[in-house]
Amino acid sequence: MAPILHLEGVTMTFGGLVAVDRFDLTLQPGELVGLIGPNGAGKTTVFNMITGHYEPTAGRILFEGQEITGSPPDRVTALGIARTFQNVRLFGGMTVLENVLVSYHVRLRSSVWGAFLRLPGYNREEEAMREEGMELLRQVGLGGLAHAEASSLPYGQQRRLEIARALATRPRLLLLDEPAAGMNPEETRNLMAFIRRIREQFGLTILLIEHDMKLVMGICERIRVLDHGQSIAEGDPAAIQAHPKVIEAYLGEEEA
Ligand SMILES: Nc1ncnc2c1ncn2[C@@H]1O[C@H](COP(=O)(O)OP(=O)(O)OP(=O)(O)O)[C@@H](O)[C@H]1O
Repeated sequence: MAPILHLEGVTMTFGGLVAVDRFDLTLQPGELVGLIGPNGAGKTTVFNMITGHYEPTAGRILFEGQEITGSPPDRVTALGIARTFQNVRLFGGMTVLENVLVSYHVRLRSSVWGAFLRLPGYNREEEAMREEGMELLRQVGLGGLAHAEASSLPYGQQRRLEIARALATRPRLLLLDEPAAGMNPEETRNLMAFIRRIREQFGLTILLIEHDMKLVMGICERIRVLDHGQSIAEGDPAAIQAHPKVIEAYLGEEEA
């Protein structure tokens, strides 16, 4: 099968610091892969390069065979890659549905003038988007909360809404940056089931960064480990847990 994502020798330097060093990674369609490593290892930088937030210093990134190295974030989103961020980034004062609709507006064809003049075409598209947004919310279990203010949602639901917003752009590849951060054990368990479910439901390939080892080991089929910008190990959960370099990297972090 042709890979959905292919990173080749991807490097990012900030001044004298090599944050990510000649990183290679290939994802097959439908895979659920974890990217782990101690603080500052370079994980989020890898995401930022894939999504076009950072332009790699060297190397190539291909999505579905097409080179996207250095493409701006909106183009990367339009091609089919969506992400969530480490910290919750919702419009707290807006409703749950409105938060999702913001993502749809990226796709809306009618011009800003159409919206301003309230042309019939704009209203039809707006209505279709609202219906699609409601359907998406139902699919992710937030249908009953569509008109609640986003900031009033419990934390676990807010994170779920962020994922829903990413899904609204109809991605084929979803990048999740620490989706379980700040969650209690029950929320984390729900999240694990949720991630598995949306992968099936939406036909996604998922790459996730996570410090919660229970989550990573529980749902990822394959795990890649970064340390100081270097790729130090890859394997299934059992192999990674027993890998001497991985144990050393995490012990080093505890001592620091
Ligand atoms: N925009 C930037 N400018 C300068 N240095 C940066 C920038 N972004 C990241 N870095 C540095 O690159 C290194 C890797 O950071 P990155 O955030 O990718 O690590 P991480 O593995 O995601 O860490 P964490 O688990 O703590 O989120 C760090 O030393 C960080 O300080």
